[in-house]
Amino acid sequence: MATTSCCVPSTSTTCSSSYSLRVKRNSNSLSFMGSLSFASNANSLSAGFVSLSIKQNRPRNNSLQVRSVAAPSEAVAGFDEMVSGTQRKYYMLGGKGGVGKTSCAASLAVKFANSGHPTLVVSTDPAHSLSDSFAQDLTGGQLVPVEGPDCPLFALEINPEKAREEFRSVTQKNGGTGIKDLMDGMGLGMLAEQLGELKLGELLDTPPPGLDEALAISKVIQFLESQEYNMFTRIVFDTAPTGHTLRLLSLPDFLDASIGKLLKLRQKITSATSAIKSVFGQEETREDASDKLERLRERMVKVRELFHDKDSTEFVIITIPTVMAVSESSRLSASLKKENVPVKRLIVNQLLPPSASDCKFCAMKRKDQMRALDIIQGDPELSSLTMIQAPLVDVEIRGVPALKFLGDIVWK
Ligand SMILES: Nc1ncnc2c1ncn2[C@@H]1O[C@H](COP(=O)(O)OP(=O)(O)OP(=O)(O)O)[C@@H](O)[C@H]1O
Repeated sequence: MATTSCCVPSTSTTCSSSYSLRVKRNSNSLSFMGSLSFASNANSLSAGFVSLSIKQNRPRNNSLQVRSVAAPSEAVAGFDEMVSGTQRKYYMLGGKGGVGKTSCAASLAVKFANSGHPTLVVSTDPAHSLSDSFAQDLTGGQLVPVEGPDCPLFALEINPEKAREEFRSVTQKNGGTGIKDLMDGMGLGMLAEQLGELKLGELLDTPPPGLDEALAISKVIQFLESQEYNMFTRIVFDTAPTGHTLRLLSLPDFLDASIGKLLKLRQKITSATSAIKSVFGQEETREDASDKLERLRERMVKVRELFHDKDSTEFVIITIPTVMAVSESSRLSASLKKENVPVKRLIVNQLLPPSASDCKFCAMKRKDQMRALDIIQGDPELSSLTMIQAPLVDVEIRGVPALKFLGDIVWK
């Protein structure tokens, strides 16, 4: 065992590090963890932190049992499966704020592009950090080519403010009050007050949390239906932190039900009054608010379908090895499962390597992290997921070479 001297270089310095390996054995697995030596220069990076576990069918009461350092149910991501096939696949990466969602999403996108997939990486997080992660300006709400990967990689930062404005323009005219205008536009003005129980006023005037995200995703779906976007075979979403995701999951159903009720009501009133209108020659021809609402509802239904499609979509949970982050991930996993959203993989990011130095702080921190890994292994929600361990590297992960480096460690 010895020390590691550097990780991701940004200059042409060549650096190397030495090798450390720990072998742990518990009731049914052997785990090897270590930092392999690597040499690097500005254009290429190789090796890094590895972990590998080999399953053994040992009896549970084996006397050789040692406290596990990290015994994931599977230590590799199964990237072969993720990359295989040319049909379009969507990967949504989500988790608690600051755990590394953007870094993992960007590194996955780079890996897909370098593996031959024209790839689109989309940020639906209101606090975008794709531009920072790629060290390129990707703002503007349009497709922007990312320079560096072998195959086309484009990024899209959806502006939630704009998406919300669009939504508001459906419901508000001339600065009026949303629900009143909307109902007037639908010929339901006099009923507006009696529809309080539908909570539509609240919904349209103060959009619920999660709506931004739903609109952003529906916008991407809308984009993807156009010719320009046909080429993409992998779409990676860098999503907003957990809270938004959870609210987003229930939102399409809520909108669908509310808008559905309103549209049904309108239909009833329209048919009751159409006879009178035709007598007086006042048949409506303009595209009214209900058409726009209907389109919004269709888009929400598509968001819901996308989230539930096991063949094309997967939600990957990112966490860090702390008790708080693990608890939140467990709740997220439970909610995703309850909503039938496919989830198979869990990334535990920012793991400290086994320390070779006598840094007390590092040793304590790593002990804490190992405790969190133990909790994951005993967690009914998380233990069944494929656990991918990603090391904490000693410099900030920024730019395509650094993302490639991270991606080659995480996505194997
Ligand atoms: N494995 C890692 N090793 C070292 N630094 C990392 C690692 N993963 C992420 N980071 C750093 O941690 C910070 C937060 O990462 P990132 O922006 O990817 O998180 P996030 O979950 O997307 O955050 P937010 O919730 O704010 O969008 C960044 O500075 C990133 O470079």
